[in-house]
Amino acid sequence: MSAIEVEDLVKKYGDFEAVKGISFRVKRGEIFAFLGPNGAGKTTTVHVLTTLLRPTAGRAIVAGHDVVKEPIAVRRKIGIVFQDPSVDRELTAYENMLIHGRIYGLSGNELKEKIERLLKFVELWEFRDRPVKFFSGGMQRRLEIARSLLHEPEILFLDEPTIGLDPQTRAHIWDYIRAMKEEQDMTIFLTTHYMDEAEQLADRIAIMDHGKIIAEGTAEELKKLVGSDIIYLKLQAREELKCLKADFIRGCRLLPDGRVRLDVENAAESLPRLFELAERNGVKILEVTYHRPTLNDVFLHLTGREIRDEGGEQNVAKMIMRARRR
Ligand SMILES: Nc1ncnc2c1ncn2[C@@H]1O[C@H](COP(=O)(O)OP(=O)(O)OP(=O)(O)O)[C@@H](O)[C@H]1O
Repeated sequence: MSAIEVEDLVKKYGDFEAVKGISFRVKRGEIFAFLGPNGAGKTTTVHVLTTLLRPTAGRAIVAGHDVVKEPIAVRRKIGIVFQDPSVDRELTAYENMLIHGRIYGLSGNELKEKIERLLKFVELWEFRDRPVKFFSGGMQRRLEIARSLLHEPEILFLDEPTIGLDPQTRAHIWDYIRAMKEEQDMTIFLTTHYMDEAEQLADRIAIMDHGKIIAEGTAEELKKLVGSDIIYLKLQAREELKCLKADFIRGCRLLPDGRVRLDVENAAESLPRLFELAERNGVKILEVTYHRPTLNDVFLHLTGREIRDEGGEQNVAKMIMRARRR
């Protein structure tokens, strides 16, 4: 059985359809990412899957339970880390954990041991008695992750887990996410508009745009949609020999700067063949660079737009609002 099964899910806000009939499945034990620009409908989907919003139409089964018919059963089996901080800033890290554990019916030594293990896991144990208002953004996010794990959820939902964090802290959070999957065999559903995050973490990625899933697969499968890798060569050869011809070369263009651009299915596999071909043709390769398609190229290929073009200002506005709330 899948950890999450979604069929024709629709969510409207008034007349506006934020999620337009999406279907997908998340396997047990995998990290599944929703990648898309701001406003694509990622958070709305997470809120439906975590029972915070009722779907307008369609069906969602999370950890074996229907989100509309059995919301309490769903909530028992999931953990959530929201985009906006939800820890109590006046309390210490330990107190936040204690209260959350009690809400889930934990107590005594069992609760104490879990708090210690989880605060150590996110490297906050030594800061346990410090009020959260003195924590950095990254420390707060780590505390939220530790807190979401207290009741040992089967599925963890992370909505933009590293938004607004510096690169080093982001890498740290990625390590925790990988460790949760590997050590605790947890299913993780995350949303992100960072392509590197989806690529680094996710076993499978659904690209979302304007309320629809426009492509789904592993990062490699998605990149294949673009069709080719690109190799740039600087050659020493007569002009007419520069466009090398072979069955693995899908296209060749001479660039204004004198370089040659080749389109190939797989650059890493093509390079040795290219060197042989050049030698046979008396062409000397002076320089090689190659570019594998990125997930941004995939988004561009599918939509004609770049993910990073969109919502930059919205992101800044969101971060300012968040900073004010702190
Ligand atoms: N409560 C609401 N009422 C009306 N429209 C909403 C509401 N919440 C979200 N929307 C709209 O629904 C669309 C999808 O929003 P959603 O927050 O799900 O997108 P997202 O992909 O998660 O982006 P972000 O990362 O910025 O949250 C957007 O156009 C947004 O403006």
